[in-house]
Amino acid sequence: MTATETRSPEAEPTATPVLTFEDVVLGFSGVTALNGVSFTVGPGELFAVIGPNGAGKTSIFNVLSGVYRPQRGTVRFGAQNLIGMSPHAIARLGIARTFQNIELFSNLTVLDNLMLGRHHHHPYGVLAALGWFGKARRNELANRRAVEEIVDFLDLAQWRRLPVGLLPYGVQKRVELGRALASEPKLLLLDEPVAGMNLEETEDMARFILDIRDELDVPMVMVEHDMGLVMDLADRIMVVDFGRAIRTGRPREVATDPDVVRAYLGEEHRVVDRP
Ligand SMILES: Nc1ncnc2c1ncn2[C@@H]1O[C@H](COP(=O)(O)OP(=O)(O)OP(=O)(O)O)[C@@H](O)[C@H]1O
Repeated sequence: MTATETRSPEAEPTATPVLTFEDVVLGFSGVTALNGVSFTVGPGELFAVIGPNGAGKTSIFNVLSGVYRPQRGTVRFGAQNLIGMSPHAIARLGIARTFQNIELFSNLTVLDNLMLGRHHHHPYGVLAALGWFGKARRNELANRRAVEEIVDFLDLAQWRRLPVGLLPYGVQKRVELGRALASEPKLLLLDEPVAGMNLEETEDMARFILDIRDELDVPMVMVEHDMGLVMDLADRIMVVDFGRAIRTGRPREVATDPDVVRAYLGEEHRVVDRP
């Protein structure tokens, strides 16, 4: 089987994809990080990427967000080809990302960190603001309202005026998710959203991820090592191994696939009957 095939094409979404990642090859002087990887993400879909360490998951995110430029392949977001675009330009198209390691300003409050996530919605610079005070002020108020909605949505009210650095780890991860949401993304990339979390924090995060999909209807690509979470949340899963997509399908199809069990999950994870 080649990397571009899946064995259950019926599992592909039928609606026009939001994102099409096609035959992407990415190498670094002798190391092939991605070797012809293809997948699509449909509207409102939660698409998970799993695989062992070094399989190529972060490389997929770095290609999607413009950090790496692949040697071959296409990446289309709607009608736009993302290859060759800067990370900033891609963010402006509406692709937002959370990081494995929290990337927030720890001395700033929750509200201020969320406001920074709105910076694409500040069309007025300092000089323009002097001349266009009315418009700039209305814009500022609209941004504050949007941020307060995110505070409510993610249950952050009790921490809103505290510096992020003082908050428990799980809450900081939630603020980071909020910062990404503040940009009103059309596609959200979640890089290990529950890494390092305890069970309660993981359950909270799982609920918020589902709310984002079901209430905000934002499609997501999620890289995550927590297999239980992936099996519970994802609409479809792609398994990567040594830079190749070895299987793409619905959670149960993937979990019971002999190649996946052999290559990645191991006998002890064979399935996955959760109440
Ligand atoms: N900037 C780089 N320079 C050289 N090699 C790289 C670079 N980025 C990734 N690689 C290599 O590409 C391969 C895929 O790495 P990648 O980080 O995408 O894997 P991963 O699946 O995200 O792993 P992990 O689960 O450990 O985060 C690895 O062999 C890695 O060493």
